[in-house]
Amino acid sequence: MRSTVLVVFVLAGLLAPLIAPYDPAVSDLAAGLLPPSADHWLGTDQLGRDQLSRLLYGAQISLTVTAAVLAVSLTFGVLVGTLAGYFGGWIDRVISRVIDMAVSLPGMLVALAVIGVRGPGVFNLVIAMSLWAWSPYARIARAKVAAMRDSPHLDALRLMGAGPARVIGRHLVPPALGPCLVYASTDVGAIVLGVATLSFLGLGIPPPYAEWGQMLIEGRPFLASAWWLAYPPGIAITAVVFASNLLGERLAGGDERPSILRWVLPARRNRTVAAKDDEALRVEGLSVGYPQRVVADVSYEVRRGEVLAVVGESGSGKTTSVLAPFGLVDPRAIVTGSITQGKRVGVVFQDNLAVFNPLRTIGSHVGEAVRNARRGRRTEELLTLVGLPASVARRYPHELSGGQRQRVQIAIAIAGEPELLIADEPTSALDVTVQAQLLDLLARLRDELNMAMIVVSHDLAVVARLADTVAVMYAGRIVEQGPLSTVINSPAHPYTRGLLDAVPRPGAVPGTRFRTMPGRSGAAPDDLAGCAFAPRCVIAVPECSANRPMLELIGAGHQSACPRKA
Ligand SMILES: Nc1ncnc2c1ncn2[C@@H]1O[C@H](COP(=O)(O)OP(=O)(O)OP(=O)(O)O)[C@@H](O)[C@H]1O
Repeated sequence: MRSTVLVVFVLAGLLAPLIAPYDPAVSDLAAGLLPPSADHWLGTDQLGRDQLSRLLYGAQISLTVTAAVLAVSLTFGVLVGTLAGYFGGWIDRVISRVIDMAVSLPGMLVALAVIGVRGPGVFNLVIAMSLWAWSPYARIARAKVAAMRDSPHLDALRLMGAGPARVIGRHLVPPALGPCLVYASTDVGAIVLGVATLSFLGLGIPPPYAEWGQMLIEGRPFLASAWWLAYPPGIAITAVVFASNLLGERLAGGDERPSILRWVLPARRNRTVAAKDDEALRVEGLSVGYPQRVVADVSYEVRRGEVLAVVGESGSGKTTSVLAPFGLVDPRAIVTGSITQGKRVGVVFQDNLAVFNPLRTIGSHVGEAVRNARRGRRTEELLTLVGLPASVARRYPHELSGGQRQRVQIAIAIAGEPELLIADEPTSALDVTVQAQLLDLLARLRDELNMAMIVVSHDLAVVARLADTVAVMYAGRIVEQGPLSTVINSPAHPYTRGLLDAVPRPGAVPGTRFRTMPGRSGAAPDDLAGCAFAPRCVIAVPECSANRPMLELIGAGHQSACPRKA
């Protein structure tokens, strides 16, 4: 709907000369102030000019000015913001102060001052509006680039000899452009309204051009006698402003990516098909690269009513493996593989205040999820389902404990009655008792809602409470996979055994020492020709470093990638 209004606006603007029934500037005093009829669908004005034609040409003017303002402010803003974010230090401090000042100045005042000095006219209008509009783009681009500046990925590029121009142009501007384009979709409305307001004040596009703001002011004296003069441009402005705001909100919520991003950002080359029966997700041969691979040839599946635990050390690729099938990874990622999935998926992240908007109550967060889901559940019902009192709805995120916030995240995630719930380290930041309560809650919801669930954790003992099957990851690959009890009781891969020995196990003799694994984690899947775990493995033989062992079936549903059998 929101896109439709904007598409109509753009088409009207582009095609005005072809579809307008009359010349918008030609007067016919004998046909003045005619009401809408078959000849003049929107009537005529006091000079006998066809209102529909004027409205269509008005769209053309608004579109041209808006496109020009967006082009100037986006280019300038992204450039300035990227430079500040990339260079940091005093350059960043100076530019940031200028951006802060520009953001805090009332835009209309800036535009009025510029037009006051330079006089009205299309060119001056574009300059005035661009001076008003550039600063948010600079701020967004600066924040995005500053966050990426010190990433290991960029360090690696610099080490490989990439100069600042290449790093900025190829690796920083495209990701900064994404959120800026989302913001631009909201800005369309603001600019159309700004141009109309300035024209309304007699400072925008001068007559006889049929600009919407100009049409409004011309129609105002006739509001009582000839409503068709002021209403159509008024409705057109309102519709474009609303549609642009709604589209911006939707894009910011991640429902859709602006189509231009599909050219700017690398394509995802995965194949997604709908799941059958109780299969919630099946992933085959998933690889993710930036472009060097961080996840290689990963396959797993999970059915409704079943919990799959993905475990492994930090950096082993767990999160990437479970979120990449849904596009929830860095947009630069190149994702390949075959994915069979259900329609509805909910995600719960590690407890982090950043997941919530600090200025909105818990009730408004859950309420938004309820509205988006359109499945008839109510906020209080969801809060009760996750074991929270309804009064929590009036509280703000910082007023809740970590465990309570995780329950709220779960309530939001299940609002859409997902077929699959992904929980990424849902209890890592919490103490042991709260951890256990949350895992019990997840287990209960899995049964009550018959969901499939994937729980990501670095701690095998934690997920043992809830999982049916386990996939153990090391250096971007699954090294062992199978039913929970088999993997825990008779681990086949030395890495799984190492993970189990590093934590207390029920039934262990008091005084048993935990064993740590020698060496460091953090290898990537293609670093070594052989087994990535070999350098740390106590039972490795030279053969292990020469050839990479494949996952092989060693029991009922039990696979291991170690021929040595730990
Ligand atoms: N945007 C990115 N650019 C480059 N490399 C990335 C990017 N995102 C993730 N990686 C790399 O991918 C690898 C796997 O990361 P991932 O977050 O999936 O691991 P993980 O096992 O979930 O770790 P953790 O438990 O710390 O979250 C890591 O080595 C990480 O550095």
